[in-house]
Amino acid sequence: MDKEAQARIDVWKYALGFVEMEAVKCGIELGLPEALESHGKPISLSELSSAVGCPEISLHRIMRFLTHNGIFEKQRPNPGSELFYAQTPLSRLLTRDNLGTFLLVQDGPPGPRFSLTAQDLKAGKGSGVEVSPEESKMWSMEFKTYGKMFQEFLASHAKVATSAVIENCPESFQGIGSLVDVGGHKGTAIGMLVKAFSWIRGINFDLPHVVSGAPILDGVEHIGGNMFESVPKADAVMLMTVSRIDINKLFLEPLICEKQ
Ligand SMILES: C[S@@+](CC[C@H](N)C(=O)[O-])C[C@H]1O[C@@H](n2cnc3c(N)ncnc32)[C@H](O)[C@@H]1O
Repeated sequence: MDKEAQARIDVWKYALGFVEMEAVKCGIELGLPEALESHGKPISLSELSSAVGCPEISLHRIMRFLTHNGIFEKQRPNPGSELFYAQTPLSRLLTRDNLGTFLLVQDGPPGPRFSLTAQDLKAGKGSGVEVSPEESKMWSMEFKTYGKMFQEFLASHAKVATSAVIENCPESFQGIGSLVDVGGHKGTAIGMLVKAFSWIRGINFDLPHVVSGAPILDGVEHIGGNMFESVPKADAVMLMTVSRIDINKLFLEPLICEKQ
């Protein structure tokens, strides 16, 4: 791989390397390694949910991430049968009486933080449906300094990522008459796509207060709404780097290809 390509991979690691650590710490806080250990054999999602007191919908999401990253292992006794989770040498190191607490203390003393915790998961958050107060604050830009920096990040990320898509996958846009970018922010990505593939009618869909401040873009209609309720109809839908902020650090779903 050439150095440029490697650099593009590495930069994601430096930006998002904390995600894996946050997820692992959350798993330790929940007591997942202990639950699997005391069960003594691979455990189903419902059994694990009762063991750690966390709703299945939230637990499934963190287990998907942790198995994808090799912390736990997925097992199916027969093809098509129920999924079970099993310990790995790594998860055995993560019980609190082994190295689990060593990882937890690296965070320093507790204080207000912008991350998902075991407490959040136990309260059923992380389902991808509810909007937390932290998220509302974040998107409504009450966090002024952070908000400004985040806006800059979104604009630059959209440019970099969309340029790569235009350059490397132009064939994907053949035959698409209309395209909606769900969570498209101010429309940077869809604006660039419509400019590159002029036969496409673009829709930028985002929260109402976000699109209300979006610039006018040729060939792009801005529509405000909530993606959990409905999204505008189009020939194709795209989502780029969209996840709820409180699960952003943990799940980053667009980046994860689940191992089957
Ligand atoms: C991380 S940004 C990604 C922006 C852009 N897609 C990109 O990749 O640069 C996530 C976007 O999703 C939007 N968003 C969050 N919750 C949403 C919801 N429920 N419905 C529609 N858009 C939402 C946010 O306002 C924000 O613009």
